[in-house]
Amino acid sequence: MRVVGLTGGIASGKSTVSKELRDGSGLPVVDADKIARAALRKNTPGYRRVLKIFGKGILLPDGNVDREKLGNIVFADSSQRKLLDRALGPVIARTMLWDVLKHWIAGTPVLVLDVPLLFETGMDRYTSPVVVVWVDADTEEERLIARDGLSQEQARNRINSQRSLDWKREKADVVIDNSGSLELTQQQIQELVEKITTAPLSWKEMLCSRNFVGSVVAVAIASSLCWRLCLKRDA
Ligand SMILES: CC(C)(COP(=O)(O)OP(=O)(O)OC[C@H]1O[C@@H](n2cnc3c(N)ncnc32)[C@H](O)[C@@H]1O)[C@@H](O)C(=O)NCCC(=O)NCCS
Ligand SMILES: Nc1ncnc2c1ncn2[C@@H]1O[C@H](COP(=O)(O)OP(=O)(O)OP(=O)(O)O)[C@@H](O)[C@H]1O
Repeated sequence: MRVVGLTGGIASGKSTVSKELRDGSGLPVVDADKIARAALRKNTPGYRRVLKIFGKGILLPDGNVDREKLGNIVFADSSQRKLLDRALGPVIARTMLWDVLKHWIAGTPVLVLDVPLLFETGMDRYTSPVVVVWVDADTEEERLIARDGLSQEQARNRINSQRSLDWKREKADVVIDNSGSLELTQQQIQELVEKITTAPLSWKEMLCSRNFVGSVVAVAIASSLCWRLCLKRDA
């Protein structure tokens, strides 16, 4: 299975690109933001861990987490953000790993992991190619403010809580420049789809392929059975 890493900055257009990959090209996508949202749902283990750290002050009257309030706390103070990351990170990682495994067992040929913190968590080591959705800094700030109705300070806090987009761009295998129109982005997505669905598998991808691992396991089981039979016959 080819596992493609999709990342970028906050509001750089990851969801726009991953929606197109999923709905337009039929590629399965594991969405880390969606998993993170589920991990914070009321009365889940993640919710309880977060509540223990931040207290009931982050709750809405109905008992759900006030995401805006929690966001304002963690994006303004990196030590608070690290506490949140430590509480939710393992839950998110476990669910993602399980989702990837399910796709591997089902024989999915190409899987996209949409992970905002792909580099920050070191997950980029397990994905190839790594695709960075890039926009220039002014456009990123403008789109974030327009989408979420944030002040400039709130937007800057959120942007600064991640590695810079230019840093991520340097580390990318493929860059999608989303600073222009959606049509221009669309063309780049088509090129990406062509690349990830037709390029030959690397030796690492082959070693991790379901057929290869299946064959190794089958050979191991068969040899162990033969070995036991031989031992029994000799005894
Ligand atoms: C702080 C929370 C409650 C704010 O919720 P809100 O609805 O305002 O934002 P949303 O979840 O849609 O995230 C928007 C974007 O913020 C950025 N972001 C989210 N969490 C983090 C973080 N811990 N560090 C840096 N950037 C982050 C990502 O680019 C993400 O795409 C929420 O982001 C959260 O629970 N974050 C911790 C979980 C996490 O690490 N998510 C990222 C998955 S890799
Ligand atoms: N090429 C584009 N032209 C104009 N607007 C765009 C373009 N691409 C994305 N947008 C808009 O910019 C905003 C951010 O895009 P999107 O939600 O896809 O970013 P994201 O990287 O997934 O954000 P987050 O990190 O918060 O999850 C959205 O309102 C989206 O509609």
